Amino acid sequence: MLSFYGSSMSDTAQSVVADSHRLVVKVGSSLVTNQGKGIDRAAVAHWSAQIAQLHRQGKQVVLVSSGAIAEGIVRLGWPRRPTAMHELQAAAAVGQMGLVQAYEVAFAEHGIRTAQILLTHEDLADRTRYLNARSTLYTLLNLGVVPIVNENDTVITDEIRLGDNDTLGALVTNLIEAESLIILTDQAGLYSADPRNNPLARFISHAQAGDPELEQMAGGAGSNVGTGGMITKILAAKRAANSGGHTVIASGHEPNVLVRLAAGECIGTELRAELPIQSARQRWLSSHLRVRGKVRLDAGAVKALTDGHKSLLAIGVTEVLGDFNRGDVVACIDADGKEHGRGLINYSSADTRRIMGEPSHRIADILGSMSDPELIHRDNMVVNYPL
Ligand SMILES: Nc1ncnc2c1ncn2[C@@H]1O[C@H](COP(=O)(O)OP(=O)(O)O)[C@@H](O)[C@H]1O
Ligand SMILES: N[C@@H](CCC(=O)OP(=O)(O)O)C(=O)O
Repeated sequence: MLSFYGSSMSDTAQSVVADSHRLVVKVGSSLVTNQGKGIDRAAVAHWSAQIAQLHRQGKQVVLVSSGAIAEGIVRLGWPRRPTAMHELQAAAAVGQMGLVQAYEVAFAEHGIRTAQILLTHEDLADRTRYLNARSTLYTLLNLGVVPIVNENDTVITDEIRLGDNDTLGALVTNLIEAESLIILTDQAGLYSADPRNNPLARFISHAQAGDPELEQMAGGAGSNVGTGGMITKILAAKRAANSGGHTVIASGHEPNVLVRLAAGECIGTELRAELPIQSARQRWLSSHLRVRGKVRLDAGAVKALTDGHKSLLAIGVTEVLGDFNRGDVVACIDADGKEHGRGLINYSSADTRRIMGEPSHRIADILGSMSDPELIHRDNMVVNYPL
């Protein structure tokens, strides 16, 4: 249920951020670099002062900051954003120096140390690296440090990049089980259409994260500085809700926005988490934005997975797509190619091709031995999660 600005709900409700102890704050490229002109040091100082105030209230904050590429372009004196990946990566490497330096200086004013964390999709997809990233972040937070997170743009390729930091902010929210994700951008929040080209767009003050109506509202990115636009913020809210995280989308130009939100004031668009919360293992599986292969299921197997909460058996598989090994994450698709879930598969693609369509008791005869009766065990699978 959407609530437009000025409704009674926005007048009486208290911001979800008030009850949050652990927060992820994400700031977008346009905001950090003053629409691509170079790091906005006054804005960085303002956010740092607010985060310092939250620290004094006993809250823990992780800052996900974009802006490396935009700042690198300025530092390198390039007239426009390049399109070649290697040039974007070079710009990110140069600009990231400026970003972390600006945050370090700004937080030092308040006696707070910062730490640089550069993550890739692979770091979150690999179970050991995922757990390591989580334990490092917890350690830093307990030490009173503000981790400054960005995607490790210099080592990623097009196929594996997260691409926008809204998604990264949500994944970090899941990783550390933050209660709130605050996405600061150059708009006051979410409108019913892109306010830059639709003057009739209405402001949305409250909605439920994951409400499909929201996805219709997002236009493209507002400038050539930011990448995601609103759709990535809406999907990030849906993803953050997987671990119970509420999302607020608000303007980074709003005076004292973080402190006021933490004091309970409703500012921007609040997207509340009301989805069932996933287990830690399911969240890790959902954070795999890429899969190694796919298995196509017949209608009965799709129903068993989605309605029956059952494991996937070889008998329900009609086709195997791609090459994968035992233990890889594969997607489960239906006859039309729609994905219904994904999980850790117990057999390689070659073995799966040999046993598909067969009952489990035949596996040992066909392969010579049977490691597991299920192709994907229920505990290693996540079904109907946000894509
Ligand atoms: N429904 C919408 N409501 C608000 N902004 C929208 C909407 N659809 C598209 N946008 C655009 O999304 C832009 C913010 O996304 P983006 O430029 O990626 O910023 P950031 O760098 O902060 O992530 C806004 O400037 C706006 O033009
Ligand atoms: N990792 C990239 C950020 C990607 C990006 O542009 O994100 P955003 O501005 O948040 O839409 C950078 O630091 O330039």
